[in-house]
Amino acid sequence: MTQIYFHCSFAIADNAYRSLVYEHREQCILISGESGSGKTEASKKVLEYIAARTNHLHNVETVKDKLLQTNPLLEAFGNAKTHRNDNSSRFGKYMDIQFNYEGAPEGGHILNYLLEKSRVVSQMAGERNFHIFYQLLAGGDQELLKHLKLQGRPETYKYTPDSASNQSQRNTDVEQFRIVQEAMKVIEIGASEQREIFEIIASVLHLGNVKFVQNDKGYAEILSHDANSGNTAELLKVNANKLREALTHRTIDARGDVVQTPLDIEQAQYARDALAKAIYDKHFSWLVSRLNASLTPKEKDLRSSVIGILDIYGFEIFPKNSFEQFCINFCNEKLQQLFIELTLKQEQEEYLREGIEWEPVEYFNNIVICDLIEAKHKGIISILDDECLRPGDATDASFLEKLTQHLDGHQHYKSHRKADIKTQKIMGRDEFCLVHYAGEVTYNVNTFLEKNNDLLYRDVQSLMASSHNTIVESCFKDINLRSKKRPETAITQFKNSLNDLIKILSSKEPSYIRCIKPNDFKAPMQFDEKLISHQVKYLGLMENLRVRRAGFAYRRTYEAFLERYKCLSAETWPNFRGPAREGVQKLVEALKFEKEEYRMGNTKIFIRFPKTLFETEDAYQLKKNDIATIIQSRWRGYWQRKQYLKMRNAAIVIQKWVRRFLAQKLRERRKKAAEVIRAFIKGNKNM
Ligand SMILES: Nc1ncnc2c1ncn2[C@@H]1O[C@H](COP(=O)(O)OP(=O)(O)OP(=O)(O)O)[C@@H](O)[C@H]1O
Repeated sequence: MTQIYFHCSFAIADNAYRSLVYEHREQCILISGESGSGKTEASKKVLEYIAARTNHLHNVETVKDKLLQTNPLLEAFGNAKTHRNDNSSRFGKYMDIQFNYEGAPEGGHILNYLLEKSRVVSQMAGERNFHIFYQLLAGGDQELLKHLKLQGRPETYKYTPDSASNQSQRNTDVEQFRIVQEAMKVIEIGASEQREIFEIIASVLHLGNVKFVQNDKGYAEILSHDANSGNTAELLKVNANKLREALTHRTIDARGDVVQTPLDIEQAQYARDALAKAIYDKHFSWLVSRLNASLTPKEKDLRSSVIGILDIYGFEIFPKNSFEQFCINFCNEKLQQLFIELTLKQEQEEYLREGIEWEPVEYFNNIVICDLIEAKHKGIISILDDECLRPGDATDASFLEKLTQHLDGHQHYKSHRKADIKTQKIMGRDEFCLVHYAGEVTYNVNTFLEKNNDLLYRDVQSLMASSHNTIVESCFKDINLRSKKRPETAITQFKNSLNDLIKILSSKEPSYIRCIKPNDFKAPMQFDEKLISHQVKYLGLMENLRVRRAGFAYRRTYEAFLERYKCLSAETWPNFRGPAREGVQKLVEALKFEKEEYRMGNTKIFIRFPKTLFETEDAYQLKKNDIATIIQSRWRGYWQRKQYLKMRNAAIVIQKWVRRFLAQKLRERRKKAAEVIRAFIKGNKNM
């Protein structure tokens, strides 16, 4: 059954590939679903399919290997064990695969989104830090570990608690570390770069163990013999005294007067954790750019085109939701809006434009929620940024107060104050609730300001820019330390990168892989109907199906359709002398399409699910049932048979069949022509 599920990914990849190569339309495949529903697995299947599909083409092995090997690398550094998924991607990924004019992959480019860097310094009980920490500790050889001054057990380090892990997990970590090293070789990350990467990972572990003591003036101090700070400095290749100084002091430049103020213990701990997060986050982005350098085609090809694959975090509702969930759910609102624009709205507008009779389908347009979050001056992001940037004592509480002042009364915003008694009972005073298109989520405002400000003290930054570890140096050297201008807040950076992503996706023809998790991760054999219905709702499946079922899966302009299929009718072959529309009319008559199976629009022909594709009624019914089988996803998801028989008319499969049917007709035609030619040659020979 798993195979059946993967057929869906293969079919979509195949469809996208054909449209790209034969119709020269750039493609994107959007994979969505909640954590643990199978997005990453599906994206790997798409890549594998493309690799297999292009097997016959020459000189593409290295590129394909590189594309495939980006996965284990990114997973090691960007994935972690969570309560929902043992291998959860903690970042968003958009990958372009570039193809040359022959349809051979020639390179790629990856964009990464919002790594959950808070995980570097703390995780929920039972969860783990990013895999690479454990993999290095378990799989690094003696010589490497000695060089990195590591002691082989995650529990030794504050940032890598490992209570839930067992021997089999350790064995997996060892094996994965080997895979990571292999992948690095394929990507052409040499021995010295590898060493620098592992020095960074080890330095973060040592940094987490740096302890502060209170000196007699009440300020934080690191004892000079503290091995952890010494190890960190040695691995990061910075001066140890300067590192201790930077973690316990802050230099303030007040109108030209440079003053150094000592930090208390809490501030010093904040500075330490902020440095650990910054090093890891920046080094992760460096890794992505390093992958991109390796994936960039050697020669610039102006005729190349791309298929993009988006594997991004799904909607998240946890018992406690914080800044990260707010960002992730905002991202999902934007993608839902794009889906509405690209699929639902455009589909209906196209029928209108083409003058096709059409009963409009109702759907909820979430633009109102996107505006609530991102509208200039009055949206939640603006209010949060204002609080972060204003002088004075801004706190999480004052941010919540402002939110309530400005947004109470909005139909998608609920404050504790204005909530009904039932909601008040489950909502804290430090929380606000958003009615997302996928459901209500209550956010706790604690740490919103800190995470959005994302402050790294200047002293620490300039020290890192002076590092002799070339990766660390390149990660920090571009930060303009002299600039008085505040860097953009975390949410604004995220909003801007999302808007860029939306622009990229809008310029391509989209396909969707919707992943549905049929059960709870901890109870794999129990089918959770409530969980499923929720996903069906938030993935927008019903709206999409309603529009698609009522509509026409296949459409082409008259000119393109006639050019491609003119050989199927004696009246249109070799050339049709009248208007293209009339030629197409002749063609559909020759193909014996029934009246309700197609419509002639102003500029295009629209085809539904023609029975004529099948020789008998039985074959037609059989194929219809086939769709239902294909749509069933995972073996543990037999529930879908019940829920999704409605999906029989899934447009993608129908579209494929229409194409296949027409291609079959073309083949028959060519066969006949070949026979005639052969007979002609034979006849001539005999003469
Ligand atoms: N088709 C499938 N059949 C059976 N199991 C599957 C299938 N797809 C995924 N899984 C299992 O579910 C786990 C989670 O899948 P995956 O990591 O792809 O989820 P995800 O949606 O990317 O999650 P996240 O958003 O947390 O990264 C996999 O490790 C695998 O064990």
